[in-house]
Amino acid sequence: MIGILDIGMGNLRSVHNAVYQNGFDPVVVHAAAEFDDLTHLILPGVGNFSAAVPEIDTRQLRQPILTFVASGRPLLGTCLGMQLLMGVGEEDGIHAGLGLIPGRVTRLAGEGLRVPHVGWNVLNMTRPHPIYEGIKKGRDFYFVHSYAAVCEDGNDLLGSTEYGGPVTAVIGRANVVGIQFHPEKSQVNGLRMIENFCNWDGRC
Ligand SMILES: NC(=O)CC[C@H](N)C(=O)O
Repeated sequence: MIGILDIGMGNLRSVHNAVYQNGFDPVVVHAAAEFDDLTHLILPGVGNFSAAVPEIDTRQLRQPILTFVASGRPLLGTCLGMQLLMGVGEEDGIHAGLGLIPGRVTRLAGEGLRVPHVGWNVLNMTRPHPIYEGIKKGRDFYFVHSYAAVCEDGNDLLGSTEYGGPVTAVIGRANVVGIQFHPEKSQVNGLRMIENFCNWDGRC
């Protein structure tokens, strides 16, 4: 069963619809007790990293998420949810992410660069991954963000886009994968990535 984690800041409805459109019957989960029957967990997110971290901790979800990942079941983070997979976020202060993928989430910067990065942009798939199965090359994905992940280990960087230089778009380590863009807003390719995740056994 596919779980979509409610941390009080997610685009739950649109992510739920994207999973449902792929023929799955997802459940929105709110607490660790609901994780037992899940085969996959999606951590969606729209909002501020500094506001999301206290939500995770107040809801006592930090350790259950780590335990879920340790069980080998696949975890997908989307947009803010992807950023929360990292070690540290710098949005409105320094905050501890889940630390599933070492690195920091830092503000987009560049001479004359408009921030936030909003709109359709390319995805350069820099390393193979099951989530890319059947993805049509040359199509864009929809981004809305002011911060981006910087992975400590280059092996965790799976894809990037171009915005004042290369910007992290897809990250992954073992059974954890994160995508900076909004798959539910990225049309055919976004839906296909959601489908690929829901069919993934967590092994690369
Ligand atoms: N759309 C979002 O949730 C953006 C996430 C984060 N606040 C950023 O600006 O990068």
